[in-house]
Amino acid sequence: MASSEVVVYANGELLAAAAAARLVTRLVDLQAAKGSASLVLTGGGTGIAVLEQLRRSPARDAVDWSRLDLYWGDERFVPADDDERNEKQAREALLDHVPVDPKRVHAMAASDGEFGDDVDAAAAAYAQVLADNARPEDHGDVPQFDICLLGLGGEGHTASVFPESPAVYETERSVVAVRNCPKPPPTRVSLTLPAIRRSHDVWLMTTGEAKADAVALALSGAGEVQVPVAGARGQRRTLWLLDRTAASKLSNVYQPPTA
Ligand SMILES: O=C1O[C@H](COP(=O)(O)O)[C@@H](O)[C@H](O)[C@H]1O
Repeated sequence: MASSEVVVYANGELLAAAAAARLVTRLVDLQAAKGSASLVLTGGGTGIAVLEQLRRSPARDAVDWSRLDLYWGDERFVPADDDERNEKQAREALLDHVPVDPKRVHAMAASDGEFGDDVDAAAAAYAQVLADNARPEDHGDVPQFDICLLGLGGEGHTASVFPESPAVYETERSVVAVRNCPKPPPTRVSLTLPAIRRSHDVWLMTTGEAKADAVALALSGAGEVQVPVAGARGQRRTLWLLDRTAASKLSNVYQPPTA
């Protein structure tokens, strides 16, 4: 498992633009090397800002969107047209504006979808989607995602794995139903930490003073039960992309000049 690298940006807007540029470069390189790529999307303010920056970038056309498998790290279990839904936000920010292959956009079920309000069935169905898309070279029933984008909460959650919650103790399943989340909406579907750790690259992206304690704890060896984001690591690379305020409680990191 890779040790963590940290890059600090002067502000959130720069972070989002730079992460979008980094994504284009990495996806193009992956597609050139092996023909296609896989990307796990995140909800949250920073994750969606990155997708918006990607939409605005002329370089986005360098990506072959038709040869990209898209997954989600977590989803709020609400109706499909609810503004809280991570999929809806990602579609509005980017996916409705680029020629993705609908068969390769693997969204989690909504609460008015085929499983109705049965969040356990929705989670089990997404685990099956992952298993169906795993190739022999993945050596398991979860794809080895090329890049997994994640955000984090001030209390240390990532995806919808919250501190001390049942999800953080999960070691077998790749996807779980999550209930009683401290952050609304309360019912969600989430990849588990073991599924996230199947990723080659994990990019943790966040901004703001409210995230500074969680960032500092995760990077100083906190346990994943108390600080789940500490358990989000990539096989090849774990990259933290932070703005100055989110990085304000870290020592020994390069601080960029004020923009
Ligand atoms: O609810 C969620 O929150 C986190 C962080 O979101 P932020 O707006 O505080 O940056 C996000 O990573 C997760 O995907 C989302 O469902």
